[in-house]
Amino acid sequence: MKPRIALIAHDKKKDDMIALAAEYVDFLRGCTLSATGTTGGRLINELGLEVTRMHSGPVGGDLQIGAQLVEGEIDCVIFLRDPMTPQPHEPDINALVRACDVHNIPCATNVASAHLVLSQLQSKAD
Ligand SMILES: O=C(CO)COP(=O)(O)O
Repeated sequence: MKPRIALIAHDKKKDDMIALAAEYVDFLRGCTLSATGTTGGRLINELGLEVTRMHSGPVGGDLQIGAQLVEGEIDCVIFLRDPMTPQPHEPDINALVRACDVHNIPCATNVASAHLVLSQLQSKAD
């Protein structure tokens, strides 16, 4: 089965997400991708990836990804959080990260850990 990956980035981390996804774009084309609204829009427009877009994070997108995950529909979450900027939907962010821990789903919250997760998944797909 194709890896099912959720991609999410806070505003100041979106350029990092695009750069990260560009490095793995061939691998990601072979994955089933979902993303929060604005992140997903950029992945589609700038990299031509096929992405199921949820609502934007602050209006429930993180919760939608969390619900997919709870239903067993997500294998891995790449969530580039901005630790320096308060977010109005902090409870939703915590709920998603908690759901990853509850369901033992890998959750990379910075670029370095995202590289480890994506390179590992990519090597399994080769
Ligand atoms: O806020 C987010 C994650 O908490 C991301 O949402 P967007 O991708 O819609 O900006």
